[in-house]
Amino acid sequence: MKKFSMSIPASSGNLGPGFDSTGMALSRYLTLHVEEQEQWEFKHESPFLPVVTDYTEHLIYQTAEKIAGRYRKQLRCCKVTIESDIPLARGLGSSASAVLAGVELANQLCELNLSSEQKLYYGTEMEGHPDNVAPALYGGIVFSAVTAGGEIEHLKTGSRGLELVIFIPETELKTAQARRLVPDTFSRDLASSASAISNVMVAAMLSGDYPLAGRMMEQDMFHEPYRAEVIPNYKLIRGNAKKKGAYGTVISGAGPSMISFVPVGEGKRLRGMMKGILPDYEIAVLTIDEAGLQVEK
Ligand SMILES: Nc1ncnc2c1ncn2[C@@H]1O[C@H](COP(=O)(O)OP(=O)(O)OP(=O)(O)O)[C@@H](O)[C@H]1O
Ligand SMILES: N[C@@H](CCO)C(=O)O
Repeated sequence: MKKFSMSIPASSGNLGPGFDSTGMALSRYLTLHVEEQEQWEFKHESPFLPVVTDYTEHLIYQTAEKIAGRYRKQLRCCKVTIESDIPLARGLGSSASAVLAGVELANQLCELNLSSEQKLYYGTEMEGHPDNVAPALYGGIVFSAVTAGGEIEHLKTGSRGLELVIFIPETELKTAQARRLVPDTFSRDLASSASAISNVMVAAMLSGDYPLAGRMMEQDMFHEPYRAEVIPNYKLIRGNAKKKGAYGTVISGAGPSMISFVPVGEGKRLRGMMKGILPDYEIAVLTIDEAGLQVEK
């Protein structure tokens, strides 16, 4: 009888101009305890989980079923007990964590022996882009690109001295809805300026020049200008965080949360100063998760 647990971190996609490509793993987790039994059962033990009445409609089950089907295998029935402190549809990669949980569930139950690259590929296929799946899988900050041939190239880097402050509003914003606000095409001039900003942001992140990285994050031209109007308190949060010493503040993933990058040890101070301005927000001080997806047998 199989019995195992797994944990998958939250993640913040884009980091401004790294649209659909760059993301970091965060110190909040989706945790599954899995035990074989005679029928399927999903037990949710936290308020941060969706109401799902039929297990066949559960994103984790649907993903696992799809992966098993690729290998012409049948999933064994299980009881899956789930805990999570990742809020849904807030731009913290809840769906990417759930999709990876489904991939890993199939991997364990069907003994597929999937490589990390295969997990990244399947997770990206389900999510549509790798910016959340890659850091949730590998931990750290991950830059990834889907090539014209459909392969995924990626590079993981560590955090070295960064702390994150996340401003989480009460309202949800579904990624699918936020993606409809971004134009389908960009002119050559706009695309070259936007990717120049992204290049400098990435170079600055890799060399640990966080003041420059923060300035470039706030100059994004790929998605932030089109989404800003639906993000509550966008200018207020960015402006105040800057005045209070943040390197940079951007929309986390597709929003509506925003994320500030601050030096290690400065997060609590920024949270304290912003709490009075944003009384209805949850303001969380998080670190970068370096481990990614973990399985324990
Ligand atoms: N643990 C989970 N179990 C089942 N379904 C989940 C789970 N987590 C997320 N989902 C599904 O994913 C939806 C949220 O996905 P969505 O892509 O809109 O936002 P997000 O992943 O939280 O944010 P972003 O992609 O901007 O980082 C939820 O409404 C729910 O349907
Ligand atoms: N890169 C994605 C992140 C959310 O899944 C977006 O901005 O739509």
